[in-house]
Amino acid sequence: MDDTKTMQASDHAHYLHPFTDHKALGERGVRVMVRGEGIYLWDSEGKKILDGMSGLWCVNLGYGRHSISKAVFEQMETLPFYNSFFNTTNVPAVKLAEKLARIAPPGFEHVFFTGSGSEANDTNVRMVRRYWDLKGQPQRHTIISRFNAYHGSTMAGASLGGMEGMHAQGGLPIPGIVHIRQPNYLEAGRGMSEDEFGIEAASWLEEKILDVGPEKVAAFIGEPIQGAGGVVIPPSTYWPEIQRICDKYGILIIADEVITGFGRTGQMFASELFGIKPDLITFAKGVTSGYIPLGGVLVGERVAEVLIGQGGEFAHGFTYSGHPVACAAALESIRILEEEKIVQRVREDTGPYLAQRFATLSDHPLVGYANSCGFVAGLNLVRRKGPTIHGHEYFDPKLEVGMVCRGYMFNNGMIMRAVGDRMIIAPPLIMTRGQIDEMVALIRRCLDDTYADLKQRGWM
Ligand SMILES: Cc1ncc(COP(=O)(O)O)c(CNc2cccc(C(=O)O)c2)c1O
Repeated sequence: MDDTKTMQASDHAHYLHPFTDHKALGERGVRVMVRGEGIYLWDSEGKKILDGMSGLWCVNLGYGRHSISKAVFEQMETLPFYNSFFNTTNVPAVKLAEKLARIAPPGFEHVFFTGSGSEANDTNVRMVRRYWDLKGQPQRHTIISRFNAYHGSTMAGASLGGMEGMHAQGGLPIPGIVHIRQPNYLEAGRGMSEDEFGIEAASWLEEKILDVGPEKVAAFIGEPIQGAGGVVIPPSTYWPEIQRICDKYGILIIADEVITGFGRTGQMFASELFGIKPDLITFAKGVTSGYIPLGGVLVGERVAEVLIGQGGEFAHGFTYSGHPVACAAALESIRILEEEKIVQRVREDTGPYLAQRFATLSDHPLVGYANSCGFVAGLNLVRRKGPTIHGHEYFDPKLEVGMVCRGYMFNNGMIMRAVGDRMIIAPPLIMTRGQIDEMVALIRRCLDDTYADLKQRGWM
């Protein structure tokens, strides 16, 4: 393998990275990841790094799962590709569709496969509009989402998302997609209990429905927990109230479980945890533990029976829909999840343990708020702590303190994601209690280094 400098130069010369300022990356020099084993990564300099983000929320089973590689290799050798158009299917696709129907929440017997989460959400837009056409209500066209949501980077996925920086590039959102405020208690719950805020935040949906006109609304889409938006865990009262409002107006619910699906919250799907009865469930990432790109939509019976019963041809799909090798990887990933009882372990043992250990970081002078759900957690860096979580003093966002902290993470051999000044983790679900202790100690050390640095700069 070329040395790091050679790789960095070649990378800069040829490779445009996603969500990256290419020039700035060239000045910094890219980090070359070369190997993974369990919860650890190694870069081209031989540095060992604890992967607190499971790659990108997806390597739920950790690295080095040779049985997945073996399943992929064997499928590659047998049938590396065939399409699912023109009345054809393939064995792994059939087997995976059957498996997903079995492990999905009740009422989901059908799946539509895609190559990514973005494509799955594009599928949702076309599917819900097709559903309402077939129901004789074609004017039900509008989909309601949330600001600061993330639903992908295709035209529809980025439009469903609520990231204003993405909308500013490319004239988004596309017509028929509108947004309401997110259920972020820290940001908007001052003066209310969490339960009261959950009801208040859900009421913003009913306001928007009445503003648009109930007869024009097709669906509401939401992540049970907003991930890329900074791990926004809604109050427990939020989703049941969302469900009540959608039921009241007959609006379809899309639960985007690209991050929360396949065990991350201690349930196979977080919809079960939050009391959501969705009509469609988006999945990707953890379905193959990130080893091979695969996404899709679990289609609930309310939509399936119309799409199948009345629909004729649903004119939508992708070359790699039902890709045999990706489906083989998913089948083995789900088999491991079940055989090692990983979801149950997250629910009953390591998830509660992570919550308890992560919460101890709240005593750090830099940490104003730390919360978690299963194996996803976040903490807010504050300049000065107030008497309550709504009384903290924050840093000027222009200082990018989160990125300062993230820099110390890498130096100390740990990966956390910085969303503004909120530091988040979504580690592999296979972590042991001992590894959770190791990770929390590493995070504490990074907070100490960041604190000393900010003091030295005079920012605290
Ligand atoms: C909830 C959700 N829905 C859809 C997507 C899109 O999936 P694809 O990327 O496979 O098209 C995602 C993806 N989530 C995602 C993707 C890229 C970066 C980050 C980040 O946290 O920086 C998060 C996601 O988190």
